[in-house]
Amino acid sequence: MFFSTPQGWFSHTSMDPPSLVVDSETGAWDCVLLDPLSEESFISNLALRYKRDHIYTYIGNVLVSVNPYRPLNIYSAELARAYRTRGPFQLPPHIFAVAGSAYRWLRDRSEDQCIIVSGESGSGKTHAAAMVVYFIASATPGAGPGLESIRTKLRHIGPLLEAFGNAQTLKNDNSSRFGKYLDIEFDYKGDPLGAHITNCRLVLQVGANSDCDPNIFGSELSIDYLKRKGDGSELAFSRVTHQAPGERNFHIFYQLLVGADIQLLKLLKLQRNTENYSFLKCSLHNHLASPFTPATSPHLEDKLCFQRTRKSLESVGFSSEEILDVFKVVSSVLKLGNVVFIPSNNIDGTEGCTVSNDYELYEVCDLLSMDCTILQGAITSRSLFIDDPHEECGSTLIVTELSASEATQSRNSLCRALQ
Ligand SMILES: Nc1ncnc2c1ncn2[C@@H]1O[C@H](COP(=O)(O)OP(=O)(O)OP(=O)(O)O)[C@@H](O)[C@H]1O
Repeated sequence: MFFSTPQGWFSHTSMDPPSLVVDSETGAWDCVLLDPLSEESFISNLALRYKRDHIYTYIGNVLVSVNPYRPLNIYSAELARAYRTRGPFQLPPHIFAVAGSAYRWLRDRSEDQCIIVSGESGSGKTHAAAMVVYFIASATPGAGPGLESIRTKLRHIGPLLEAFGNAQTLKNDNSSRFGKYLDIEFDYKGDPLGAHITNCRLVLQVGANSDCDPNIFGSELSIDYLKRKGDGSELAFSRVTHQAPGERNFHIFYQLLVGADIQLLKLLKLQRNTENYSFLKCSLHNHLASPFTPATSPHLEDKLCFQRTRKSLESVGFSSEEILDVFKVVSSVLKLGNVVFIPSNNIDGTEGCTVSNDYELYEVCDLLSMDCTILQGAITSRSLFIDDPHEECGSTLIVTELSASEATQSRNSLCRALQ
């Protein structure tokens, strides 16, 4: 995985690095110093360092990171503060050095900074981005209740986006299924004012910059990015209704079923058993590579994550009513997935369908506070306005009944749009 900032690094200063961190270093910190610099020497330097748990190595002003797939004791607020004040080559290569370098350019020269994280699925991009946010939340100097509240929100956006946008795939048990663009704004003193996350569907804004246009990055860009995220697994959009064998739907569905208390489940008209929902083919959370999650049973893990998601929703500013509304939408998607269509014949000989378990539909309408005939009509028929040449103004509405398989597709599209 590679990181880079546009400007390169700060020069050395006379301050000595903390001996504790540097003494155990091995290999070349910066691969450009290798002689000869070849693919072979580059890889063996990474391997040499990796064996000693030095997962970060520079190559010029790019940071290379190798995923250790286990927790390393190399991230702390104290270390983040050390990297904030030192130049990148004074301390061993680290993601905090990239964040620190970008931060100093931003604060000292008032120039916008961008950190690009790239790598294949499971290489640690989400983790790296989380560490950059952790750096900003831990190492920026200002104090005060307003700033603390923004820092708290920053710490919670990761878990929240993971719950709604990540899923277990064959490569990564916490794979991000949406491209994200995280924009953090700072004041002239270098303290965070707020953050702005844009992805395909979810625009989440925290902090004081609520007058920013939430769509500045445009959904088309993200959609295009998503379409190109070809790693063999299902596209994010279709995952809600179909998952590849061995993969899961988005975490929030399992978290809600397993983690909600009886009262909430009742309110959401849900049953705890994940097997009851046709959109949740694979319910087990197999531990492929999750160093930060303790070895718990899959159910316990989803349960713990649900508490974390709920807390994150509260922390970023959702009211209890809004949180309930979010869960109602999640529940509606699950329940819509269970709606079954039976083929029927229309009077004109065309194929139509009826809903066999309309109680599910009634409950969905109850959750979404909508009229059931409207929902039923929307998923079992197609309405088209066509211009009527004989009418002076306006057009004629043509309603066509959908077949059972068309209605299923229509239901799935609705679920994808809701999620
Ligand atoms: N530096 C690290 N230290 C410890 N574990 C890590 C580190 N980087 C990544 N991991 C772990 O490896 C797994 C995969 O990482 P992550 O989800 O960040 O990959 P990704 O590149 O974002 O994948 P995707 O593109 O599928 O979303 C996660 O369980 C994560 O916790």
